[in-house]
Amino acid sequence: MNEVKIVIAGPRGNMGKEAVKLVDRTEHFSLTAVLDSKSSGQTVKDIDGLPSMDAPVYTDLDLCLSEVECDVLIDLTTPEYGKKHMEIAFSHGVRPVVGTTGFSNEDVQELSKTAEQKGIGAIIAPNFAIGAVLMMKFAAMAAKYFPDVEIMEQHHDRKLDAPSGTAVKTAKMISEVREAKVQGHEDEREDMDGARGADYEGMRIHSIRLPGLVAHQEVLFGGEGQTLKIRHDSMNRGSFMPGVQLAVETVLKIDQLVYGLENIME
Ligand SMILES: NC(=O)C1=CN([C@@H]2O[C@H](COP(=O)(O)OP(=O)(O)OC[C@H]3O[C@@H](n4cnc5c(N)ncnc54)[C@H](OP(=O)(O)O)[C@@H]3O)[C@@H](O)[C@H]2O)C=CC1
Ligand SMILES: O=C(O)C1=N[C@H](C(=O)O)C[C@H](O)C1
Repeated sequence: MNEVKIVIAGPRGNMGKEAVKLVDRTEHFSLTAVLDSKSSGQTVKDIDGLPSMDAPVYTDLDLCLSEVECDVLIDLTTPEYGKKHMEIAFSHGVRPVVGTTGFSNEDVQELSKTAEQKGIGAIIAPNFAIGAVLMMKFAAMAAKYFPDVEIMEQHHDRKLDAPSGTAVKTAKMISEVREAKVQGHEDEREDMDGARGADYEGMRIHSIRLPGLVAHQEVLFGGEGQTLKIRHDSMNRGSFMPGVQLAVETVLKIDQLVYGLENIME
């Protein structure tokens, strides 16, 4: 495979750090710059916890993509910046691979339209862990037979968005096959706000945040006299990196936006 020139946005973050290490150890990947929210003018090796690499640090993506060669932008920041970064990448003909979560449906549709108009490949993956993608697919399979379902996601207590991108994507995949249904019963009430979780087309999503957790999700189904639980656990951020690598390699071969790793897994 030809060398893939990569810029990473969010290199100081939990995921950004792992992504820099992935690029460092992958022979056909090359890091041409990183985009940080501070400290432009330095190089990657000046950032604590990152490998000794000479790629420059920028704080302005537009400037960065004007000055360095880049095939793929990996964005692991916040939904607010992730969307702006994708738009800037498109304007430079650069293909975004985005793990950032918290985008609305409208955001994804808008970005999809831009990618299509420009004929540029892009991937937004709410979860890069192969096991998590299988969990979502298995949940969608089960929902055909068990329309009563609740999603319980658990994350570290520094997470910005709730529900998680994975939980929203799981609910979306389930809703595509599940017979529409409002669960529970008509007299059900919440004596405390939020007790029944968020409502996605009648399915409930519960978000737990605790120190010590990384990223975990359980999809619970209930039927007459039986329950079914489908669970995935990410114990560390290394779990996401094979999916990031797959997305970087795939985004070079497509000319539209793909939302979800399940759409590019063989
Ligand atoms: N798809 C997947 O598989 C996964 C997705 N995620 C998602 O990825 C995102 C990042 O997660 P995580 O690494 O845990 O979060 P962190 O908070 O650890 O990292 C986010 C980083 O983004 C930086 N940042 C924010 N704004 C900008 C900007 N404008 N330009 C450059 N950098 C910026 C922050 O820097 P500063 O603090 O200086 O502002 C911070 O270092 C989240 O949306 C999360 O939900 C997480 C894990 C897996
Ligand atoms: O913030 C995280 O940590 C994670 N975010 C993604 C999400 O919102 O689903 C993916 C994974 O769950 C870890």
